[in-house]
Amino acid sequence: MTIPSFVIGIAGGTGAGKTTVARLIAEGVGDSVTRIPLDNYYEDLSHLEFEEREQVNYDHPSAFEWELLREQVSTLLEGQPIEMPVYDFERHNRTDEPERVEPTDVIVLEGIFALYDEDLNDMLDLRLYVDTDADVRILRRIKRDVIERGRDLEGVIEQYLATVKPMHEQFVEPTKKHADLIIPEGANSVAVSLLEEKIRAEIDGDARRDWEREPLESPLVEELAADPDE
Ligand SMILES: Nc1ncnc2c1ncn2[C@@H]1O[C@H](COP(=O)(O)OP(=O)(O)O)[C@@H](O)[C@H]1O
Ligand SMILES: Nc1ccn([C@@H]2O[C@H](COP(=O)(O)O)[C@@H](O)[C@H]2O)c(=O)n1
Repeated sequence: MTIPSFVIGIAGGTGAGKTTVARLIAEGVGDSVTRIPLDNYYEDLSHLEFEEREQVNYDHPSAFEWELLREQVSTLLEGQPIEMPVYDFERHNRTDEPERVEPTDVIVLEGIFALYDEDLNDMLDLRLYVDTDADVRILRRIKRDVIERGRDLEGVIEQYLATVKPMHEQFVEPTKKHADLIIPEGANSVAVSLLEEKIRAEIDGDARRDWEREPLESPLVEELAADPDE
């Protein structure tokens, strides 16, 4: 059983490069890193028709199932596996098949609202905000949504102006104040390699701390542990 020792949150606007940063870190560090995309925790909308699901405001905090996310992150932190929902952007809904996720040393929670919820913020050891200009983000998003998420140009622009931009300004951008570090433009190689270094140090440090926790038997330790008044 692995009890995660380091939990990172990566927030930022749509198209900022959060997923790319998280993916690069996971690839660089290896199997010790588990990625939890917040998108997987969009509410289950199976009760709605496709046309109704298309109209939902996916950039408001209420679009997410926070209770399930909190519960599953806590479960991982206790060293237990979870059945993580998997999101399908083309259907605007979860798939029928959740994915089993085993806890690892490092958990990376990534999404527009990764720094939004107070309880989750308390569970994070390192809070990152990827800060990329809005024009760059929308250009990246158009390309990605058309190629990977089954959208057309008109739809992406309409959604951006109606909900994505105003919700970003109202709810996402203000979470920057919770960040420990701000990463400009996303996947810049200096930031990614510094993060990899930090994560490796945390993993190694934890291994060392485990070793150091072994009971030490020396007169000095016993002396230090003794009640000073005795
Ligand atoms: N530093 C970068 N330079 C150029 N393109 C990038 C960069 N980071 C991400 N992208 C591209 O922009 C799109 C959005 O990036 P992604 O990581 O999915 O952003 P987010 O998760 O913040 O929405 C993707 O197609 C990705 O390949
Ligand atoms: N059915 C959905 C659900 C979400 N979105 C958009 O995804 C964005 C968040 O994901 P990023 O990878 O871009 O951070 C968010 O801005 C939603 O508008 C969607 O288009 N359709």
